[in-house]
Amino acid sequence: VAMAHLVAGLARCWCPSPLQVINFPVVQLHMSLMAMRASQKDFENAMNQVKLLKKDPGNEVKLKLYALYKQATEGPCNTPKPGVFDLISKAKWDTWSALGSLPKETARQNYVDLVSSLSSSSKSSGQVEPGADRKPPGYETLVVTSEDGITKIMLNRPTKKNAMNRQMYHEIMLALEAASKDDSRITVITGNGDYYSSGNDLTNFTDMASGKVEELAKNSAILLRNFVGCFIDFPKPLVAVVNGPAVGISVTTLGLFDAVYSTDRATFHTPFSHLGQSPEGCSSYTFPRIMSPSKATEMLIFGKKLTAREACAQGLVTEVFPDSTFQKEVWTRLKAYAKLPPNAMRISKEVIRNKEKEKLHAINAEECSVLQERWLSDECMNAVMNFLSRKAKL
Ligand SMILES: CCCCCCCCCC/C=C/CC(=O)SCCNC(=O)CCNC(=O)[C@H](O)C(C)(C)COP(=O)(O)OP(=O)(O)OC[C@H]1O[C@@H](n2cnc3c(N)ncnc32)[C@H](O)[C@@H]1OP(=O)(O)O
Repeated sequence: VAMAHLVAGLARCWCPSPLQVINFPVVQLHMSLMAMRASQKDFENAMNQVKLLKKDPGNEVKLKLYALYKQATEGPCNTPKPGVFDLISKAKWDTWSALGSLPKETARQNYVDLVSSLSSSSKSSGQVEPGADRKPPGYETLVVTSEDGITKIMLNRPTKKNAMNRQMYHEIMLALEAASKDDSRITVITGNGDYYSSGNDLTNFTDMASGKVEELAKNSAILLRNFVGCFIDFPKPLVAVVNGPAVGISVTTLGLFDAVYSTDRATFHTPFSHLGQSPEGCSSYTFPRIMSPSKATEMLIFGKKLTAREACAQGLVTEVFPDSTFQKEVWTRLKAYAKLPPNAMRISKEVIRNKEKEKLHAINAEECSVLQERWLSDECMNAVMNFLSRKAKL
C-alpha cells in the first residue's frame, strides 16, 4: 500500500508521462533505502521483537517477514520450487522468490522497518500473552463456513470491493482444496458487501517497482495458472452466488462453475483491453462456446458491461433473482440441492466435465503465458498507473 501511494504520488507530482513513472520511483526508493541501513544488531533486535508481538500479524505479513528474513540471511531464493500441492511451502517460496535480487542489506532494513511498524501498531509488551501462539489458523481474506451440506467461501474484503490480492488467491486455493475433501456436497463462492468482486487487486502490480519485473511476472503467471487450475479440477458441484457487480477474473472464472445465480443488481465486465491485458480463467475458450464468438468478443475484447439479465440471456448466468429476495431464494434452493445423493452429483459432474479438463488446462497455460508478456507492456503499466493515481475508473 505504501508503495502504491508512493508510485501514485510520484505519478501526480513529477511525471507528465506515465512511462517515466515506472523507473523514477524505483530509483528513488533504492536511494532512500541505501541512505538508511539497519545494523546486524538492529536486525537481531527486530527478530526478538517479532516473538513478543501481542497480536498475530496475519499470514500475509508473516509471509513477508519470512521472505525478508531469508533474503537478508541467505540472499536471493535459489532453492527448488515446492510441488503444486504443497501450498504453504509454495506460498513461502513464491514470496521469497518475488524479492528477486533485492540486496541483503535492503532486505534487512525492510525487515527492521516492518517489525517496527508492527510493534507500534500492536503495542508489544515484554510478556507473551498466554496461549497467543496457539491461536487457530484462519483465513484473512475469506470467511469459510460449512452447514446444511454446503461449504460457503465468502470473499471478505468488502471495503476493497473484494478485490483479489495475492493472499486471497492463495486462500481461495486452500479453501477449495479443503472443500473438495470435507463432507459437504456443494461448494459456493460469494462476496461480502455490495460487490461480488472487483477482480484482480491492481495494487498487486506495485511490487513491480521493487524487484525484477520479469521474475515477478513469471511468478504471477504461475500463481494465476495454479489458481485457475483449482477451478478446472474442482470435483463437487461449484456454484457462484453473485451478490453484486463482478469484474475481471471474478467474471471469467464463472465459465468454470456448474451454476451461477445472480442478483439483478449485478453487472459483469472484463476490461482487459482497457488494462492492456488479455483474457484469463479459460474465458478465451469458455466464453465463445457459452455465448457465441461475437458476444464473447464484445465482452473480452471491447470490455462491454452486461447486466445480470443480459448475462443470463447469453448463458453465463443460470438464473437472476430480484435483489430483495435473492439471498432467501438462492439459499433455499441450494439447501434442497444439497440433499441430493453426493456420489451421484460428483460422478455426473465428472461425466459432464472430464472430457474438457485436459483442453482447459492447456488453454489456461496458454492464457497465462500470454498474460505474463502483457504485464510487462507499456499499455498495461500505464493503465495500472492510471488506476493507482485515481485518474480512471474501469
Ligand atoms: C505482475 C503482477 C500481477 C499480479 C497478479 C496476480 C494474478 C493476476 C491475475 C490476473 C487477472 C486478472 C484480470 C482482472 O481481474 S482485470 C480487472 C481488474 N479490476 C479492475 O480493473 C477494477 C478496478 N476498480 C474499479 O474500477 C472501481 O474500484 C470499481 C470496482 C468500479 C468500484 O468503484 P467505486 O467508485 O464504487 O469504489 P472505489 O472507491 O473505486 O473502491 C473502493 C475501494 O476499493 C479499491 N478497489 C476496488 N477495486 C480494486 C481493484 N481491482 N484493485 C485494487 N483496489 C480496488 C479502491 O481503490 C478503493 O480503495 P480506497 O478506499 O481508495 O483505499
